[in-house]
Amino acid sequence: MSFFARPQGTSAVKIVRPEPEEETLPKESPRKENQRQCRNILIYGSCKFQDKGCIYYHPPAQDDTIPTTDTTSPRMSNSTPVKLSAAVNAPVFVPKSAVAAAFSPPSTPPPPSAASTPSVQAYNDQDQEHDPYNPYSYPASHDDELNGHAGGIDPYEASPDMYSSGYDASNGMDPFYQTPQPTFVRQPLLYHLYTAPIPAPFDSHFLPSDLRESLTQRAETLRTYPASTLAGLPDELQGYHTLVPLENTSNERRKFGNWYSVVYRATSSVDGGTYALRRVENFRLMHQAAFTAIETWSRIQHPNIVSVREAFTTRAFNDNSLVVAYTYHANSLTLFDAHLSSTAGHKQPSPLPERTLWSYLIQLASAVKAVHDAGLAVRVIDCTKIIVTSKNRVRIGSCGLVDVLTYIPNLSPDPALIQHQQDDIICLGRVIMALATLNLAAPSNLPKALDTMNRLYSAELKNVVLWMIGVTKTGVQRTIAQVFELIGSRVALEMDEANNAVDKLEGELMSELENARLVRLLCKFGFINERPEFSREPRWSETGDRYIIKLFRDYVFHQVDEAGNPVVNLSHVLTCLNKLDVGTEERIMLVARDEQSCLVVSYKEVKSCIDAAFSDLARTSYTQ
Ligand SMILES: Nc1ncnc2c1ncn2[C@@H]1O[C@H](COP(=O)(O)OP(=O)(O)OP(=O)(O)O)[C@@H](O)[C@H]1O
Repeated sequence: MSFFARPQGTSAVKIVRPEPEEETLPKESPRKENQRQCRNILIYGSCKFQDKGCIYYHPPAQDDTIPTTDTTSPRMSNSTPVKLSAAVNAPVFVPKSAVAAAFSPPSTPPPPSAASTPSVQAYNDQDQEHDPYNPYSYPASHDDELNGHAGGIDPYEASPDMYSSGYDASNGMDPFYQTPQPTFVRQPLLYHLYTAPIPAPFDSHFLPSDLRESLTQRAETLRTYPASTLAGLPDELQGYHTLVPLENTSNERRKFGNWYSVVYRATSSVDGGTYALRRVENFRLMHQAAFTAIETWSRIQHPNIVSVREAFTTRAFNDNSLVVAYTYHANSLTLFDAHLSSTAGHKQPSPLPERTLWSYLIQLASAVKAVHDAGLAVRVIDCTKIIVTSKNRVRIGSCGLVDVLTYIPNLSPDPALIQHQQDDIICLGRVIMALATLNLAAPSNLPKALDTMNRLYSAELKNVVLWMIGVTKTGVQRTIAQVFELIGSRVALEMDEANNAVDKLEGELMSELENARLVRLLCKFGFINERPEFSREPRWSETGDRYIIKLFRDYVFHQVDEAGNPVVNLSHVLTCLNKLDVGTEERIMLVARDEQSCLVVSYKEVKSCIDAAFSDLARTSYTQ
């Protein structure tokens, strides 16, 4: 008969089966010759059928002391004898090493050896001899019986492969860390199939599929490396390694000014981060002072500018190369590739919504303003140098490079700065016109471009673009501040959109926060449940206050339906864990596995029980 001790100070209502008329303590009987010890005593600490017909030997309580050795106890240093309590209800814990040492393939049964401890040995012997009543085991399936596992599922049972293939016990080192990793060809992942469909009411607990897919793809890009260093690329470059070109250099190449340039993705050995390196081929730096502008650029941190990290020259490519390192934005596309190229995505480019054009214009104008305010000019506003890093988010890349390439010594401040800043505004107008007409060369055929813009977009957008490219008033100096005066009303709308986007992402973050709460709870469960040292602790026995945790775990994860089939219901798990985390007053009925007794308890009580058990564990771990 099982009892549940009420946790101290709890309001749990104990419901128990009526007591038999007279329940006496089992009497010990003398051991007959060759009589085997009852397995229930070893596993559960007691046998229900002692003195009720069980034919096996039941030792007196003081004989329950079993020696433990370093090979069976997870506490390797404390090899003190452990007393079996009266209500042990967890299987004998067999550490990996002991099982690995004692294990031999099934065809050659293991000879008794010093490696197998008395407790393990006794357990194995009895396993083969008889199948005693086990109130805590799951009913074995027919297959299990055929396979000789009539005693139910043993969570500690070691499969031969599990230990022989994954872990080399001979030297205690995992082979994963010893040998070079083999090269795997990765199959493209179907991100939308990454997890099983989520039950509809619980969608809100997870990231929306498109966002999750895009973030996962980015993470995958960041973690995918070529099997070996690509031909012609250096192994190491001023603290960067694992270079991967981001563009195809075998096709027809466009020049960056008078030079050819290539962009690589590389990993920094200094901070482990990933960076985009733009290399200008065959460039000999004549004046170290040319790097002064890079210092100024590296101080500009703006949401619409790809941050500049550093610049250096190198001969690692067997030429004189100039390299500028930028923040890497995984899976980004240039504006040209995203909207104007017909080959990307194998479809004809389609006109952009006006809202997107305004958004691009405002973001880029804001970047230009930040640069002009810092006393610099961008000088690279071009559809092939602006990258789209996430939905409708644009950043100007390759900043600072032109300043180094066109450096003229002893010319500070640059007398051409004002002109360069004027050019920035013109270039920005041209980029918007190219995007509106889906034609990079549109500004050179103005009447046709204006005609297209008239048809597709508002006069307001067209007039702003015309003003920027300087058609309205020639010879008049324009500033980026004036651009903002023109587009002020649109800036307010853009700000609203940006705030809405922040709210939406914050909402997503909240749902992830919920998930994090649940993960923390599950981690606590993992730490607490099935600890071998608890199996002999009275507090964890059927009469101990912490038995609640075991029963609650069964209630959440191990429910079965009327036919005995497992109930796998994510909604039930999420609901229970959320209520547990909050510690609601709602009461639930926890039923013992033998269905002979049950306990009505609130989530609040389960929570305090779990917290107390976890604090005990944590305290012991800190003090060690
Ligand atoms: N900071 C960055 N982070 C991630 N990817 C980048 C970054 N800068 C550039 N790229 C990517 O590198 C690739 C090459 O960039 P690049 O500016 O050379 O464009 P391009 O279209 O090849 O222009 P060009 O033909 O003039 O060289 C593009 O796919 C671009 O998205």
